[in-house]
Amino acid sequence: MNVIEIANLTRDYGDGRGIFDVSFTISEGEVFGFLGPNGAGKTTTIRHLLGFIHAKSGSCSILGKDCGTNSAEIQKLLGYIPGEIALKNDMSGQQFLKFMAEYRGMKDMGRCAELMERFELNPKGKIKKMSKGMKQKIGIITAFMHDPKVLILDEPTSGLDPLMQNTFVKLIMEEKQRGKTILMSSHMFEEVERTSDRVGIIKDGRIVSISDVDTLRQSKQRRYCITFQSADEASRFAKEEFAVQAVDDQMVQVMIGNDIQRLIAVLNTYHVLNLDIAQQSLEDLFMHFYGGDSK
Ligand SMILES: Nc1ncnc2c1ncn2[C@@H]1O[C@H](COP(=O)(O)OP(=O)(O)OP(=O)(O)O)[C@@H](O)[C@H]1O
Repeated sequence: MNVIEIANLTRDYGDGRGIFDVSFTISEGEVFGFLGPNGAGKTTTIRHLLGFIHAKSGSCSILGKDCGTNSAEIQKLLGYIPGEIALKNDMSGQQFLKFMAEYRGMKDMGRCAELMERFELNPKGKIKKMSKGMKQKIGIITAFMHDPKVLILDEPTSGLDPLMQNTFVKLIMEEKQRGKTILMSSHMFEEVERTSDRVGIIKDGRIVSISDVDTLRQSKQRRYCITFQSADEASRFAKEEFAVQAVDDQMVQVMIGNDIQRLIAVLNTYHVLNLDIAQQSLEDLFMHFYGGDSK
């Protein structure tokens, strides 16, 4: 069953900005990673799902409810972390969490207390005096504390330190085990690779790729990073018929699929100082669409 459905969603802000013909679905229990550089259209897509902006053309729905006409109901039902968390600054963290619990009609604060402990949040001080990371933790706890079936997370780990990022990844993995449906936008490849079942890449407002993360992991493509004795050798090798990704002084990166034998034969005619091999990663896929070097 599809929990989230986006069909031909378009919002044209002019000058090529906005989102155009965005379509994808997320099925029950699936974690969908949403990647794209700054300004690609992730937040605009997500804001449609929350009903903050209405589709000019196309449609989106969550659990069969149209996001435009059922926004209040959907917002109560979901767990949502906005890209820029705006909290009530004059409240303490504790007051804010209580306020959100009352808004949702929550009786049991057990999950909230458990999450505060996990994320090592002391919610006592005023929100306006909290660091970015502390505010982000409040955003995370607010999104998860009512145990929602569907979570929409816009750059959820922004501002968190690496330990807390890891705590967050573990939480997502647990929620996935518990059958939650999650859409998560991120700039962190590793976090998306560890948690997501599928990944959608958006570029200039259009979806350019939707990939299955397991298939990507099993891909036979490997990135070979070869260091030659001299820059001359590196540039000579770069002219051989391989899928060269980058040349940097003595180092050449190539993507190799089934032609390892040919690579070995060719390398035999060069003086190689070092050879590193990495599996094709989400970052490679992303860079393929954005035209840059991943390393
Ligand atoms: N209200 C608005 N009015 C005009 N243009 C807008 C508006 N909101 C977003 N845009 C433009 O739409 C494009 C997509 O923006 P969006 O915030 O969705 O990107 P994003 O992928 O979330 O980026 P980031 O990673 O920086 O958060 C950008 O060019 C942005 O300037």
